[in-house]
Amino acid sequence: MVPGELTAIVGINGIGKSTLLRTLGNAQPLLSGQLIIKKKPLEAYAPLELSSEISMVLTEPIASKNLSVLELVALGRQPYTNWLGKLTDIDKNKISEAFEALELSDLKDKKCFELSDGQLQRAMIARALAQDTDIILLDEPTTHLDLYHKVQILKLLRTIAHTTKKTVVFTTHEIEMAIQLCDKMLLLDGKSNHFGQPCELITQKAFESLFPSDTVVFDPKTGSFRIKK
Ligand SMILES: Nc1ncnc2c1ncn2[C@@H]1O[C@H](COP(=O)(O)OP(=O)(O)OP(=O)(O)O)[C@@H](O)[C@H]1O
Repeated sequence: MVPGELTAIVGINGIGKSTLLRTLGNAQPLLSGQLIIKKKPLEAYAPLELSSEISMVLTEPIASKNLSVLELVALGRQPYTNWLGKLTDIDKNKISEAFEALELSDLKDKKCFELSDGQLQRAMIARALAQDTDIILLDEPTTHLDLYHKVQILKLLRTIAHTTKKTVVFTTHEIEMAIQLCDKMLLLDGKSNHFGQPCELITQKAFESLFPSDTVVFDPKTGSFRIKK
């Protein structure tokens, strides 16, 4: 996973996608092995240092939906503000850049409980963007969204990765969309765990082993799955 790329982690339910993502972001302890972030072991980072390197958008509901969208996005600047939480001009610039990138300006003063699922997801991503970390991790950012809004979120993530040169990694069940929109994919199957560009993975027949072949089969020509009847 490198700067400027959008990477999807996919695999069947329970294979460990969220566990891997949350471990990468230090939201849960390592089960085994070692994690190196920017040539430095994860455990060598102080919490504040890590929060200026990695931002996360998790599936847990936010603590207070009573916050306005502006207040939620401003929380992204917490690692940088002093103990009074006063926002500097740099903080304000980062917040307004995030609002622009996620097309949220019209919703600035709305309360989070007033937002649709898609709007709230965009606000959560804006908070992560305002945090201005080199790495952004998102756990199932398109869950509960309709097809149009799933595509909208994934396209936004792709634009963020490409234009800001951040490393953007997310877990998803939207494999066909990820094939079309991601630069790289990690296919967790508990054995080979293929990683690479979607077209390379198609050539390697990596998608064929993601699901039991008596139920769904992968069509490499269309990059989609077909139900076996
Ligand atoms: N490397 C691992 N070693 C041992 N247990 C693991 C490992 N990775 C995940 N698990 C365990 O497997 C279970 C499912 O993991 P997780 O929720 O990460 O899967 P998932 O792929 O995100 O599933 P879903 O698609 O249903 O959300 C959890 O109880 C987790 O603790």
